[in-house]
Amino acid sequence: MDIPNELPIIYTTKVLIPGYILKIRLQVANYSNLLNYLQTNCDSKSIHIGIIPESDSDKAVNIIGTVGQVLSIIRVDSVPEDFVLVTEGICRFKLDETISEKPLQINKIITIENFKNLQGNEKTIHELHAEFSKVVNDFLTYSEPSVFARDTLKILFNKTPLYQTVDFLLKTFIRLTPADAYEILRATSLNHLVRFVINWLKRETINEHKCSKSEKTGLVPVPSTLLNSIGANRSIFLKKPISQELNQIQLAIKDSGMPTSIHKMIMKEFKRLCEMNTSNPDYSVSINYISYVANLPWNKRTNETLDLEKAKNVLKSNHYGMEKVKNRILQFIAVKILNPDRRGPILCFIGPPGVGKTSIAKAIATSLNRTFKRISLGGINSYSDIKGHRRTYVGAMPGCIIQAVHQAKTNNPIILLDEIDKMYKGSSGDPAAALLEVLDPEQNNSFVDSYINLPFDVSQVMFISTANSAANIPQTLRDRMEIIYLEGYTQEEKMQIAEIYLIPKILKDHNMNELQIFICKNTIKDIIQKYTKESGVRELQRKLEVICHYIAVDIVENGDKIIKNYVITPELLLNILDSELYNVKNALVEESCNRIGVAIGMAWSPVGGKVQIIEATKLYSSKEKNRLVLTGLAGQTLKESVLIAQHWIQSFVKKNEVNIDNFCVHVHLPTGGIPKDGPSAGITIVCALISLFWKIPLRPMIAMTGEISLNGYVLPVGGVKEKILAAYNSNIRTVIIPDHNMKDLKTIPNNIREDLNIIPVKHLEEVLDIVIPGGLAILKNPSVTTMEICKL
Ligand SMILES: Nc1ncnc2c1ncn2[C@@H]1O[C@H](COP(=O)(O)OP(=O)(O)OP(=O)(O)O)[C@@H](O)[C@H]1O
Repeated sequence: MDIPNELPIIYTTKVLIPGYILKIRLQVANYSNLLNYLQTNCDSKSIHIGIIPESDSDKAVNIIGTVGQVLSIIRVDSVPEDFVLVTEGICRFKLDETISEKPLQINKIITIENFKNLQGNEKTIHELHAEFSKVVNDFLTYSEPSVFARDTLKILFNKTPLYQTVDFLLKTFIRLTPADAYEILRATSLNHLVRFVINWLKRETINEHKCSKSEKTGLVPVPSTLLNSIGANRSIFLKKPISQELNQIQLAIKDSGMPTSIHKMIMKEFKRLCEMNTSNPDYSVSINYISYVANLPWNKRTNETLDLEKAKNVLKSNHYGMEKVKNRILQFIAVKILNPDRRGPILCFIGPPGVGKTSIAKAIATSLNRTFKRISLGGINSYSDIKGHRRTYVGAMPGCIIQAVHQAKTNNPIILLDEIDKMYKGSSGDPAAALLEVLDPEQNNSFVDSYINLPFDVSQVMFISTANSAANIPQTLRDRMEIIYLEGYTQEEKMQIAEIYLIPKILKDHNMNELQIFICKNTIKDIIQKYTKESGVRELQRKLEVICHYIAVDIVENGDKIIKNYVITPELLLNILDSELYNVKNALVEESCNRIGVAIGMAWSPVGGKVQIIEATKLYSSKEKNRLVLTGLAGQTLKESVLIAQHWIQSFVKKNEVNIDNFCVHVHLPTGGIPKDGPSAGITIVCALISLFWKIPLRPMIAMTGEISLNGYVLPVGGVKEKILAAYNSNIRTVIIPDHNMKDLKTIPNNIREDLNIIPVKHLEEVLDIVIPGGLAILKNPSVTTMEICKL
């Protein structure tokens, strides 16, 4: 390369040495002349400048610098304006006489031998070579290079001049500080250079520096032609040996069966990991990530059993009733047999607690021979709980979907999204929005969890969700699922479940048998009626377990002496469970009978049906005309129902001339500690208010439910089965329901239906005709006195 013997000179804090690249940042204002020079010469093949360490600027003689070839000039958009010179060190020079000081310092230079040509005393070089090999060996042992790197170094030692080995080590391993770079620049013999490298290696073997070369000196080695000439890749020399841990991960990646495109990305990450220092904080993040991804079941699946008979038996042996769910699963299996590629439905079981939503999902997994994982969504309030956190966050984790698949170890498990109605939107995103992506059959074959950050196919997973109430599931999510409602059980059904399923299961769990303990039918009936108040059977199961715990103590204490047969009678039950919790007769219902302003309603809540009394009183007040007070933790819809009832009565009154003005009306819903809402109390509120204003107690023991319109029409309501069962269990035998709800009676067992007088109604006047003694005619004829009415 032709190097001019006159060069513009600059002084820099960083030291450039031949074979390295250095970026020098300069201010346009101070170096405008240099910039002009570079711009005017930019057409020439190569531009050279002399770069001298700033510490030498005061020196008069023996100033050594480096000829830098300008590779590029970059303008930096900053204030004050800067530019960056990217220069490559070509050779060293000695500064000679000054040609000009201004506008730009130009000096004559004398190039001096390159390091390659440095000579040294033969004898000393020989000794140094021996020492050098030893120190290099120590250093390599310490930094544990790969076998390949060690072998290549051996070749270098044997076949190349000492300078090239030194050069290679300098550029590959040695992290130069500015002082080191200055020392190398001024090296006058090969001995000097080798001595420097030996000292550095000794120092490094004891104490490894943490900072990188470029951070300390700004120097980046120029890719070595030496290495290219022997066809080796320099990065190989930086490789650490693969530890056992990394080896295992590599094997896991190989065995994971991940798609080729993903395999490529993970291998890239793995290579980066292999080159990382174990003390680097990113090391553990990266190792966790790669092993997590490698252990995902990319192509591991269980062989699904599509056998209708087996499925029927499994479902029957685990659960009583639940015909809707069982039939749906059998249909699913039949369709799969005909077309194995068809995607299955996303089922959503909605019903009160303890009716078997979770356990039937488990039984479905057994019948299909799929693994089962349950995700509890109750309380989840952020997007990242479902979709994971980005790996850049401290403590980042995958979302619950990928975690469940990871734990299932198969890519076709049944994942139960339990309590999907209990998620809520928090400040960090809406989890329902994330679930949409998971449940969308169009998207879920490439579901991207933020932590994994790779597409994973969850389309083979069968998702089943459960909820207590459909109202709390976002509409968009509801659209993606096939909803199956599970109703509460009647007393007879609970008896069957207890005898056939719960008791054998509990006895087995306690290592007891049916010969040891016999629980009488009446005892089970008493538990259901007097110790539990639920739509499902969870509490019943718990009470049966308490019986086993009680007997267990006796067996352990006396088992060796006598073998007893325990018969659990209702009397013994009193000893075991203490006094009854609930009265079979609902006292509140009985007390409400024959009272003015009181009506019996039927309510539904996510935990089942119940009888809801509604009370109304009025206070004369000339000031507070038509004021309405509502208590009992009523929700907005219930408040509106009361207003509708009041206004309908006002229009009804106009026709029937009863004074309802000048009163403050107070409507109360007892058990005031429990929040209540919904429109279905409409007809009950009207009946209570009519009873109040006409001063007529309603016919006793009639429960009712139905929404009302402003014109007095009775509209359909939900949860009819639960409501009717609750009324039945409170000894009520006459119930009024909207005519539109008659279709819902199919689900009520025949024996209960036959025992009940279920009256369908279309209009409020029909309701009043039933509940008012004497019928609607009495209301329309105010001349009949209350006393007379009560006699009717
Ligand atoms: N029809 C049934 N036949 C047999 N056992 C039943 C039936 N229904 C419920 N069970 C039993 O009742 C217990 C509670 O059921 P499970 O936990 O599945 O209720 P759940 O509907 O999921 O309740 P939650 O809404 O509180 O999660 C289980 O032990 C289950 O086996």
